Amino acid sequence: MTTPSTLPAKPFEAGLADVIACNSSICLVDGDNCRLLYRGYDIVDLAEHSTFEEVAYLLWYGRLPGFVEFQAFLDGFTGCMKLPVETVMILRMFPHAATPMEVLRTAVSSMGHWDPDSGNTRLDASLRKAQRLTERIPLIIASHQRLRDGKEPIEPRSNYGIAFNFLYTLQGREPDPIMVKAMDTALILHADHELNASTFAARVTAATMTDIYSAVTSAIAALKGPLHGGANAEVMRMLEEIGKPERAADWVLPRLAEKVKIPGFGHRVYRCEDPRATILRKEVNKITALTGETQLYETAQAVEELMLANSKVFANVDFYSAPLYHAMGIPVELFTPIFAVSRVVGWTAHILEQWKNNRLIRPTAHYTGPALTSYVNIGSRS
Ligand SMILES: CC(=O)SCCNC(=O)CCNC(=O)[C@H](O)C(C)(C)COP(=O)(O)OP(=O)(O)OC[C@H]1O[C@@H](n2cnc3c(N)ncnc32)[C@H](O)[C@@H]1OP(=O)(O)O
Ligand SMILES: O=C([O-])CC(=O)C(=O)O
Repeated sequence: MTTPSTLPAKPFEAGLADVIACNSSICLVDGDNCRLLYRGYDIVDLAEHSTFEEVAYLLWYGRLPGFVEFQAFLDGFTGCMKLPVETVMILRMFPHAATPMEVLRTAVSSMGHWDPDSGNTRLDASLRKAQRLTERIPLIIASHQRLRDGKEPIEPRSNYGIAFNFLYTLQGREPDPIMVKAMDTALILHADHELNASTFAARVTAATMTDIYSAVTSAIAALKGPLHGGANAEVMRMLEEIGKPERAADWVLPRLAEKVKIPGFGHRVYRCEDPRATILRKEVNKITALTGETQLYETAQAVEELMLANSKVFANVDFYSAPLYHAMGIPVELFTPIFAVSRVVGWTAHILEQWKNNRLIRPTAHYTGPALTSYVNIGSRS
């Protein structure tokens, strides 16, 4: 009989770094050249010329739409944004202490019960579910926040996109078009990122041939952690604690010396600045020029200068999304949920791709436990 000690040690990479786990035609993260492509299109071009809805089409269908088909797509997508009444009832039941990310995870999971395509696993039904998830996640976040603040949820406006309606249903007033454009840009930039932790969680879950709501719930749970999507909230807490640029060195340098990870910096794939951070920095600059509140942005710049001078790690997408959302008047607990507003498009594109050519995802572990051991009855144990 083979005992564990005789098993050959297999080489393994902690955190599966550089392990290729699937083929994918959705997104290319070019970590050496600081470039991110969705279906071959550079995010720099998409952020400047496209919209979040068009990017959703691109990721789901693999190509940009023609004018007429895009209008038809929008009619069935953001043209009918609405939360099921059951979801609003559930949102009213959460304790005040439930965080928006926890609420989102539970609400998304529960929404599967009322999906009109529930149980239908055909591709057209899965695409409709992906659209419903995408149009409803922002409404869940905004409605829950309003309920938490003692206000009633408000209906989205038809013929407006997700960026507009997220801000409108959250803040209860028509948002400034410059804010809408900045939010739309942030949503474009967060839409997909190859096999990041939450997308991998979605693909592993989907590969068991469970339903799309279960796979997206897994993804939300993975996104929540501070090493992944939760980092944008940690960045905000750090910037608030630092308070002003002159205090950045006292905060950052001792932590760097102790090898503490600074939120919003470092990346598994990029060896240079995350191209999304480059664009988001410009957006923060624009919005703070509009609001006149520049202290937090200046503090962020001071932190970044210190990191560039004293470490080899660069800002990632979470570093400038935090001051951006703050400048829009959004509470910090919604920063990670906003990531999900966008990333649900990538998650669902990956789930559909997984199902096209599915095989159960089941790697192996290198066993490091005891060798075969005889069971001893409890009375005879020393
Ligand atoms: C949307 C996203 O998920 S983007 C990432 C969001 N997460 C964060 O911003 C949290 C802070 N960052 C981190 O914790 C990490 O950089 C991660 C989790 C993103 C990547 O982790 P890994 O790829 O495992 O990198 P790892 O931890 O091996 O770090 C490599 C080196 O960079 C250093 N480093 C990495 N990130 C940081 C950081 N944020 N601050 C300071 N040093 C860092 C490490 O200390 C290590 O240095 P060493 O080689 O001298 O020991
Ligand atoms: O790719 C990653 O590991 C994390 C990331 O930047 C993302 O999910 O956007």
